[in-house]
Amino acid sequence: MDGCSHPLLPTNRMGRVPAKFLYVRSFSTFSVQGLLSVHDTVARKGYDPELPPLPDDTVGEDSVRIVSLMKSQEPLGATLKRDGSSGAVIVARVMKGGAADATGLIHEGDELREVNGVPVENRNPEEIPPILAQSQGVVTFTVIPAAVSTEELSANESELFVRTLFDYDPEQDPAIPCRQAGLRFKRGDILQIVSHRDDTWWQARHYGDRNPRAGVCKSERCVTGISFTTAGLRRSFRLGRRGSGSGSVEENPPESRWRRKEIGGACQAPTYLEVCWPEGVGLSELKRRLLISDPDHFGVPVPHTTREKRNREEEGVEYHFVSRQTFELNIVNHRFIEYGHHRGNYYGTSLDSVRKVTAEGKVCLLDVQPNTIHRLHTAEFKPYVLFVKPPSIGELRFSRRKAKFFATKETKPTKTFREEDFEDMIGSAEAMDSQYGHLFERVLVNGDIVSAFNELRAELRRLETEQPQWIPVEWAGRAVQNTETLC
Ligand SMILES: Nc1ncnc2c1ncn2[C@@H]1O[C@H](COP(=O)(O)OP(=O)(O)OP(=O)(O)O)[C@@H](O)[C@H]1O
Repeated sequence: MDGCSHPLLPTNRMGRVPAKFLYVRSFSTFSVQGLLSVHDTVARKGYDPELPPLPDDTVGEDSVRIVSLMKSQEPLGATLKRDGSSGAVIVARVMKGGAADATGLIHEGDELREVNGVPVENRNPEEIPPILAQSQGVVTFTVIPAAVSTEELSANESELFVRTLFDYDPEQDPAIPCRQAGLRFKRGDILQIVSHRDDTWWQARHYGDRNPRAGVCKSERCVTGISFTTAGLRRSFRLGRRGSGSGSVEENPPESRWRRKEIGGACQAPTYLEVCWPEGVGLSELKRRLLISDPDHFGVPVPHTTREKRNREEEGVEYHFVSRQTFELNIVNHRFIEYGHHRGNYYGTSLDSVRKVTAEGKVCLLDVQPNTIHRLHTAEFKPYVLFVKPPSIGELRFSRRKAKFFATKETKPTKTFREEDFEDMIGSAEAMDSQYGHLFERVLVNGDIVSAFNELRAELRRLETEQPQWIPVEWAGRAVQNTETLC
């Protein structure tokens, strides 16, 4: 097989041939005459101009299909490849919703014999677009239908929606079978997957896009499956943060926050990564502002600790104060989202503390490390994961010139930002984004605090009111089916 497939019609850059199908027609040398005349009658209805009569000297094959199409601005929407052993030119992919698909007569696996009477067997597929480019008006394809029709294969394909976790530009992807047929998207876009029979390359279109023709994009290994739902508000909300793993929490000594080894989870391809987190990027500030702006609507979970209660502290306000034995029992029973040690004491955030906030009807604001996100990534919590990122260094210098932050975890902000703090913040944010970016549904740049807060508030409002809401398929209790049937 030729490693690459090609579009039947070239792109604009190559001088795209317009081809729209005013009507289509097919016949088979062995097919029933009655059926053909019915098809022709149906196909001719409402279309203009009339196509010329079918050629008499059709290829002498057992089963040949002739498809006549009228050119227009729309590309054909199919790709071709060459069968390395037989030299045949094969239809590699028919783009769903495209013109070829609309005919219902051109299918994946069909062998292309002639274009406008010009034999194409043993030709390089790249030679076909110029033939089409020279055609005027009607284009006639002579094809040998595939032994197994793709209609049969596609019959049980279920509809699937995904939210993309990365930017994708087919022009930059050396692996894509056909760049011109690629679908460009940005992280966070909602795509409707219209064909996922191919394990590696799906066909998709942007949700809500008026153009019905699908494009080729990478398969589910690279995106997260989501389904369409009108379910209510997603009550949990999370701010991504620099962190500590399960086993080290917010009061960690600084050095352990800055250089940790993380082990990737199920959808985290990288393992044993060196990661450090943006410190002082403004998570606490944004959370504080959200809580003040609407205390009845937002809440934070109360953490557990084994340290002694201080004079002015109250049980269940700053912390739940528990014995070491109780804490360790909770660890064993997987009750913590994350927990850790600091100065001889345990600290941790429990799943129940999040449940308590949501049970009060509030949106729970959480600040966790990426490798614990999966603990909450369930139908029960429906988290929305947002990554707060620093702006450019120039903007940091300007916006943080009067700010102070915690040099250590003491009670008061103790230090003004230095140049190296900004550099660390930007470097660690970049590392975090590149290694965990696939987990973030939204990136918020915290430059000017008022603008960042307003953007955050608006995003949360949108999230609570938007219809439809998009959630992972698993949360809807619906498994993604792989419907490909190999015969
Ligand atoms: N956009 C901003 N403009 C100016 N100052 C800011 C901005 N965002 C945060 N700050 C200030 O920067 C300091 C650090 O912010 P904050 O404590 O919220 O960071 P953090 O991400 O929670 O970091 P840490 O967890 O290390 O405390 C605070 O004094 C805060 O008021």
